[in-house]
Amino acid sequence: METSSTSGAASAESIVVENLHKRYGDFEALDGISFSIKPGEIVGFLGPNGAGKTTTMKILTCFMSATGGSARVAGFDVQKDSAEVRRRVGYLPENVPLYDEMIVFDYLRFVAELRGVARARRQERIRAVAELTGLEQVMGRTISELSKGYRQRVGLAQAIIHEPDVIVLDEPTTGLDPNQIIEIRDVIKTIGKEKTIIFSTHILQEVTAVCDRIIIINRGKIVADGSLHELEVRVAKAEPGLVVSYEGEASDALNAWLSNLAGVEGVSEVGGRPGSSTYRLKTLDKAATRRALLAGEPGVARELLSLREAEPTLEAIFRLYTGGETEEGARVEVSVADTSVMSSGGEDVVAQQGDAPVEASSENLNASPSEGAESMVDEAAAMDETSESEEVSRG
Ligand SMILES: Nc1ncnc2c1ncn2[C@@H]1O[C@H](COP(=O)(O)OP(=O)(O)OP(=O)(O)O)[C@@H](O)[C@H]1O
Repeated sequence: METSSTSGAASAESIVVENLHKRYGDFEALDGISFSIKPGEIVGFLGPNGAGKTTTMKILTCFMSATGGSARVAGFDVQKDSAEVRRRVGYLPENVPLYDEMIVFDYLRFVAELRGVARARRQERIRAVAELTGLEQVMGRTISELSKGYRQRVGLAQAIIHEPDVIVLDEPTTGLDPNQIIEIRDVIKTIGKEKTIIFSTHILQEVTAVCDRIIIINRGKIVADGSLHELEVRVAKAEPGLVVSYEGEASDALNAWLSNLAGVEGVSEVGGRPGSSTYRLKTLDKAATRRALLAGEPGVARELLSLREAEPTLEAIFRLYTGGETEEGARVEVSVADTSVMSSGGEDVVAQQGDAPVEASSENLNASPSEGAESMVDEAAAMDETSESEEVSRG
C-alpha cells in the first residue's frame, strides 16, 4: 500500500473534520465546522436548505477543495492524499450521474473498472452489489427504463462497488415514494452493518429509522451533535406536545375547544384514519392540558380514541438548535411525526381506547426546492409526494 507522510490510516476515526471552511466568493458556506465519525457509525447529517451539507460531502469525497481547515477520511487527508481517499470512499451524490443508455450490468462493470477494481474481481463485485442493493432482476435493463427507486439502487451500487470503508450519501431518498424510501433505508442499514456511513437528509424520520447519531448543520456551522435519543429528550422537554385523537371528522368546534384548553398554545390538525380526527397540541403545561382533555366537554368532545406524547418535529429541532434562524430564505417543510417512533414519552400515554392506533404521520419532511438546478427535479418530485405536511416559512 502506498503511504504518505500525511497519512494516518491507523486513525481510530473514519472521518475527522477540523475547522473546515469553504468560501464561494465572499460567501462563507462552511464556517469552521468540526466533527469526527467512528468506524461503523451511521450518522445523519441534517440541515435546512443551504446549510452546507452538500458542500461538506463534496469536500469529504474530494469533489471540491476546502478553503481552510482539514478533513481526513479513512486516515487520509482529502487535500493531500485525495487518491487514497477516493479509493476508500463511496459517494452517492444528490443526483447520481447515471448513463441512461447503458445497461445496468455494463454500467456497474464500467464503474468497477473506473474505481480500480481488479479485472478478476469485477464479476464477483458486480454480483455482490447487485444482491445487496436488490438489482438482480434488472441487471439486463437499460438504465433509462428504471423506476426512480431502482435508479437510486444503481446509485448505491456504484458507490460501494470498490468496497469503500466510508460511504457518503447525499439525500439518498429524496424524490422516492414511501415504499421506495423504506427499501432504500433497508439497503443503507444493511450496508451500515459493515461500513461507516454519513448521509444528509431533510427527513427526520430518516434519521430515526437509520442512524446511531445525528449532526445538525445550519448556516455553515455545526449546531448539534449527539445521539438521537439525547436530542429527542431535549426537544421533548423544550417543546412539550400532545397528540390527541377523537372519533368523528374534524370540526371547527372541536378545534376551538382544543385551542382554549389549559396550557394549549397551538393546535394543528394532523389527519388520522377515516372517521377520526387527530390534532397535535403545543402546550405550555402538559399535565394541565392532559387533565382538561380527559375531563372532556360534553357539548363538543367526541369519544377520545388516544392521547399521547408528540414526537419532536423537524421544526422543533431546528428551533431548539438554531434559535429559529436558518439560512436566509430557507424554508423547512415539516409534518407531524410518526408518534410510534418517539421513544421518550412512553410514560405519557395516558389513554388509548378502541382498537385503532392513531396514524398521524407523513414520511417525508422535505425542504423546498433549492436554487440549485441540479436538485430541483428531485426535490420537486419529493414535494409532490409529501402529504399531510405543514409548511413553515422563515426569513
Ligand atoms: N458553487 C457555488 N457557488 C456559490 N454558492 C454556492 C455554490 N454551491 C453552494 N453554494 C451556496 O452555499 C450554501 C451551502 O450550499 P450546500 O449545497 O452545501 O447546502 P445544502 O445544505 O446541501 O443545501 P440543500 O439541502 O439545499 O442541498 C448555499 O447558500 C448555497 O447557495
